[in-house]
Amino acid sequence: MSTYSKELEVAELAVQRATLLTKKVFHEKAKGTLSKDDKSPVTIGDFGAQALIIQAIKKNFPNDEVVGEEEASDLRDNHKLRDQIWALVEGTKLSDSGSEDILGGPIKTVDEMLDAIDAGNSAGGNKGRIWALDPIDGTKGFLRGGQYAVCLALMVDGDVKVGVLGCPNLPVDDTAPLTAESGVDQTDSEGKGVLFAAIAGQGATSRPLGTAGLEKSQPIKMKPVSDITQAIFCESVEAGHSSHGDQSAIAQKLGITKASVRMDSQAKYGSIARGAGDIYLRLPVSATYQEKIWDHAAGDLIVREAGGEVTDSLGNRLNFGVGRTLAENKGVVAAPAAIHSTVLEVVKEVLSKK
Ligand SMILES: Nc1ncnc2c1ncn2[C@@H]1O[C@H](COP(=O)(O)O)[C@@H](O)[C@H]1OP(=O)(O)O
Ligand SMILES: [Mg+2]
Ligand SMILES: [Mg+2]
Ligand SMILES: [Mg+2]
Repeated sequence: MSTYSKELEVAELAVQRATLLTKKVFHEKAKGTLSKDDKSPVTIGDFGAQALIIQAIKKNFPNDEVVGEEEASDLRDNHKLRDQIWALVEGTKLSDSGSEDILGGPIKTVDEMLDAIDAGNSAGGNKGRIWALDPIDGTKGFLRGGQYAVCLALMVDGDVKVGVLGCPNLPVDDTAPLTAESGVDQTDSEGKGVLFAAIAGQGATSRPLGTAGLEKSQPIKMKPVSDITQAIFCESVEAGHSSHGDQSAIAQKLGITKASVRMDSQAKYGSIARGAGDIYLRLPVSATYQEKIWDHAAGDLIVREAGGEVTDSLGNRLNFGVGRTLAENKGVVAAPAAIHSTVLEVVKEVLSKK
């Protein structure tokens, strides 16, 4: 077996299983939404997906740590919500029993489920094996009927070695270009659902999300951009998550005339990695917000392995080894390696004028 192939297999299957759970919630009217201390939403889908994925990691790699976005304290005294999540977790299995066996068996009790959620409490850092998990990235998109992603990455001594993104509402077809509609009013209908993956040094791939381990992965590559003015650039839907104004000024200076494609979640990283889009810009709106490692770890590796470069707005690589946040970085600039320096120059120019 090549390096990290076992980790990739477990990560892909765990993400695929978790998306079965999130898809059920996506189609429910009532998603069991709570507002967290920072006012951001969390649903029964986020909690359930975190439980299923951490269970699979701990069964296969008991000594590994996990930096997971969610924690179970709100559920320990809200039994109604806890039981709704348990019903989902208990009822979610991959249809292929061999794949289910690889994940190491079901969660047996409610307490085991709560403990699995809370096992995502690692402080992170640059020593040893630590997984970064976002059980639903783009929860606002998930609630709005946009894009969302189930995101998992393994870091070893602070370096991302394995990354997986499950995107239920993106097209399976790698060649389908992004359009203005790609990020809005989306669902997981026929032809949708893609799993992106990468191992450091071994390239990036995609495969249909619905088929567990049964379908072979295809290599993906970023699209060569010969004329930057024709590039498709992506950004967040939420104006509070990145500066639409700065991003539009940068696009304008690059001569890009097409409107940005706005979509939630790390679906943006997956989309540019397979050449459906070209550039992802995420410039800070707030001087104090620190990006979370689970919002970028998998996407950073997948884009770099597909021939891209990912830096912050100063040109530094994202540093995943300093804790639960990207405390040393500001903003994200992701583009094909051949044009990244051109994009970065304009980013610096626009930001320096502020
Ligand atoms: N002020 C902020 N700046 C940048 N990102 C943010 C901010 N607040 C929340 N986020 C995070 O951005 C991610 C979504 O990004 P996008 O807009 O590209 O879909 C979410 O994980 C969200 O965190 P949270 O999960 O706490 O809502
Ligand atoms: Mg997120
Ligand atoms: Mg999340
Ligand atoms: Mg969240």
